[in-house]
Amino acid sequence: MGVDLGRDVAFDPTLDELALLAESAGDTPVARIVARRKAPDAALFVGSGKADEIKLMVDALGAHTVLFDQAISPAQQRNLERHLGVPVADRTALILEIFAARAQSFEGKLQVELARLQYLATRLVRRWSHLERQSGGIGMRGGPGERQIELDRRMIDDRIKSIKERLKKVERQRSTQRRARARNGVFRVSLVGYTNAGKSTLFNALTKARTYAANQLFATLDTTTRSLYLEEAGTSVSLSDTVGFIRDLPHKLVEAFKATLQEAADADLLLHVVDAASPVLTEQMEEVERVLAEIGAQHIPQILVYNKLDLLEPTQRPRQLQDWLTRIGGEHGGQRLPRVFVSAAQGEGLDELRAMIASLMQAEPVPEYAGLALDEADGPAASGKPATADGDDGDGDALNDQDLTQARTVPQDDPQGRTG
Ligand SMILES: Nc1nc2c(ncn2[C@@H]2O[C@H](COP(=O)(O)OP(=O)(O)OP(=O)(O)O)[C@@H](O)[C@H]2O)c(=O)[nH]1
Ligand SMILES: [Mg+2]
Repeated sequence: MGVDLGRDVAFDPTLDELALLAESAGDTPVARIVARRKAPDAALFVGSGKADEIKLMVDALGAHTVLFDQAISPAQQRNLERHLGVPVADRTALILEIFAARAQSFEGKLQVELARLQYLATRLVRRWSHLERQSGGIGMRGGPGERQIELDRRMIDDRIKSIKERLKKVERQRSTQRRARARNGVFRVSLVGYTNAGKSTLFNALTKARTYAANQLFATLDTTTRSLYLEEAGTSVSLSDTVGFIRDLPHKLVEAFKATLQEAADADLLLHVVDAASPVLTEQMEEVERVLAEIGAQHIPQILVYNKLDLLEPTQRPRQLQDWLTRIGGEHGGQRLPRVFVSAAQGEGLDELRAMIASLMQAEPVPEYAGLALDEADGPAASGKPATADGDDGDGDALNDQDLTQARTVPQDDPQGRTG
């Protein structure tokens, strides 16, 4: 269920994402309803006619929940549940539910509980002010409702405090470990990116580990760190896989996951994994940048890793590439980001990525590099203009020659059609 308030142009992708969230929570979406309104209705969020329509649909399809893409207030939720006769939840509640089901480590569980309590606490506050308004603000004082809420709030506050303290301890341990790695001179690389971009798949492909990767949102909640040997550099780096980002991630949730996200904030290099096949990749990349800024990681050097290349039609690749390279651009504090095109699932482009990490460890300033997709980009249908990061003529004049040799050690990267 989504309510189109008339300002969201990419509306279908957002409902797609809601459906994927529902599936990740173990539900099967049976219908989508879009309502068009200028503003949400105060009582029901949608109009009463629309609410009746939803009710009919719920009964006909035997739906057991109605999910809203936008945030609904506690009062709207109650009214809707009464009206529809089934539980009603919004996107944030759904994300919290997934997080709760997925958290495995002690730390992850603590973080999820903190996020849920904080969500609950804000709703209690709102419910309280709602009651207060109803009663003119004074009549309820000392009444049973208020006392109960006061009690609940105090319990929640105490619990929040105790979890925060325990999390602080975990954070201290983590930072000790991180400092130890830094002392040992280990170069720390972190995977970041939108949820479902393929971070864990890439992590597995690079380290040959078996981290849980699945077509689910937030398959990964805990941070895994492995050592990755880079032949090109003759040394190992530490590689961390971590929780994915999502649009409108509730601020409190980001805050709750600080300990986990700190792994990214302390990295020497970020691999920003992008689902190249996503119709909304620009929005997803912007969201990732926003979260990175929120955790203070926006200035860490980045490689843009365009993943799922195998899902793109070969004939689409050149145009899409040109598009990305010129438009999306990966402006990073005014600097262009190095980028590489891979298929983590099929193991394409990984050698280039490794070489790039190696050269970034050693070289300053960072080389620019436009990866393997250019093979296909040079097909007969293409303009014959391979896209480098600058959209220039493709002979890589943005790179200095040393970086070039280092970055291009791999045979399949020497495409038959590279017109330089
Ligand atoms: N076709 C294709 N699918 C891929 C590729 N890489 C990952 N996938 C699929 O994309 C889905 C998500 O992959 P994950 O590795 O779990 O993604 P993630 O970024 O770790 O996701 P979260 O942990 O949920 O944030 C899985 O179904 C993968 O099989 C790729 O290169 N090509
Ligand atoms: Mg993952």
